[in-house]
Amino acid sequence: MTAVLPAIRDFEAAARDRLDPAHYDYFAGGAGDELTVRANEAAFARLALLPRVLRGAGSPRIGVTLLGSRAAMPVLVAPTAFHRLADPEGEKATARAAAAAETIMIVSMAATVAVEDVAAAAPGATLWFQLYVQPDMAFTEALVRRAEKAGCAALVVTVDSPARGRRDRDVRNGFDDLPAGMRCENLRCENLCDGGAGPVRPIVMSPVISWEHVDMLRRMTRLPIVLKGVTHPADARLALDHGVSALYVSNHGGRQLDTVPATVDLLPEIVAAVGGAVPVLMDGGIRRGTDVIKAMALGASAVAVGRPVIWGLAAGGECGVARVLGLLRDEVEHALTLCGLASTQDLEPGLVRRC
Ligand SMILES: Cc1cc2nc3c(=O)[nH]c(=O)nc-3n(C[C@H](O)[C@H](O)[C@H](O)COP(=O)(O)O)c2cc1C
Ligand SMILES: CC(C)CC(=O)C(=O)O
Repeated sequence: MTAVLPAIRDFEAAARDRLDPAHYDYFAGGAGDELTVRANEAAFARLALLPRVLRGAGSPRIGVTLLGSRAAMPVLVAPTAFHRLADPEGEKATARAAAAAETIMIVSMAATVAVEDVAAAAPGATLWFQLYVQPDMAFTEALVRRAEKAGCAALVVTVDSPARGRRDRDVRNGFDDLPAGMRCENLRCENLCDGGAGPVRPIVMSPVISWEHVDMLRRMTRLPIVLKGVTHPADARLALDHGVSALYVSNHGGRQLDTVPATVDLLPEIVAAVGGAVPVLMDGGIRRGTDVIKAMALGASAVAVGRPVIWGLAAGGECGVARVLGLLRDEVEHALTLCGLASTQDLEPGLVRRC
């Protein structure tokens, strides 16, 4: 990958050229008519930034500390499945790039490299583990213990998936399984040592999962629990009652329930409901440093990116992910400077106007 790719959308074009079309569609697509996929990005375009001048702010500071994990930039790697479809090194390449960028990678439960191998491939990486609570709680506990043992510093529990999203592109392409030789390695029974039948457990997305399961997890582990996929302010308040350590506003990049509003539009109400009690993270549609600034001005403690990382990985492996993360870091610093601010801590809602 030698071409100069000045924007995330250039990485997407490069990734599209390289990927099997069905795999590109899996990564890019979403549920139903993909209204929410498009809404996430469109909502950022409707927000304008109103900078201040002559503030003598100096060099911008953009590092954050989240639940005890330090990141040099407020952009995390969102959990995404199946990285080996994009590059043979898969999640190992992503983790090395995240470590080099000194940011946090949230490893998907549906990773194509086992979490222990991701950790071993990227010493010094700060990893969090994403979990879909499985109705079989003994199995869920086996996953939590593995994540703890691998050194993951937080548990990101995805709660927007009581059923799998209906994704027309995947149906049209007949994409319903990984190619031969690739598996969800965290679900391999020999890795789990749980004596489960068959070589790989399926990921169950179950409508029986409830707040009771969050309570069970809370008792099961000392890791901080981040609840991912909260969009309703009433759920944000309930989450606080159930002792979560952080909220993560997400509509799963538009891949679960279509027609859910854009996440950046939901953010202010959730931030108000939380009232500063815990950090609020968000993802969905972030493609520019200015998007990061807008989300943080509206109260996000940090943001995460899903597809941009996949585009980097498909376009250029570890180096491609490093360039995507570097591009976002540079854009955040640049936008902050142009806003007349010294630190992301100084971001506030008055900087953002709806247009
Ligand atoms: C290809 C793909 C796979 C994903 N896999 C997971 C997953 O395994 N677990 C999860 O909680 N979210 C998953 N997500 C959702 C992301 O964590 C994130 O919410 C979303 O990608 C953010 O939107 P963005 O892609 O516009 O940045 C996935 C998203 C994509 C695009
Ligand atoms: C394999 C799936 C569980 C990953 C996912 O959450 C997604 O594709 O959005």
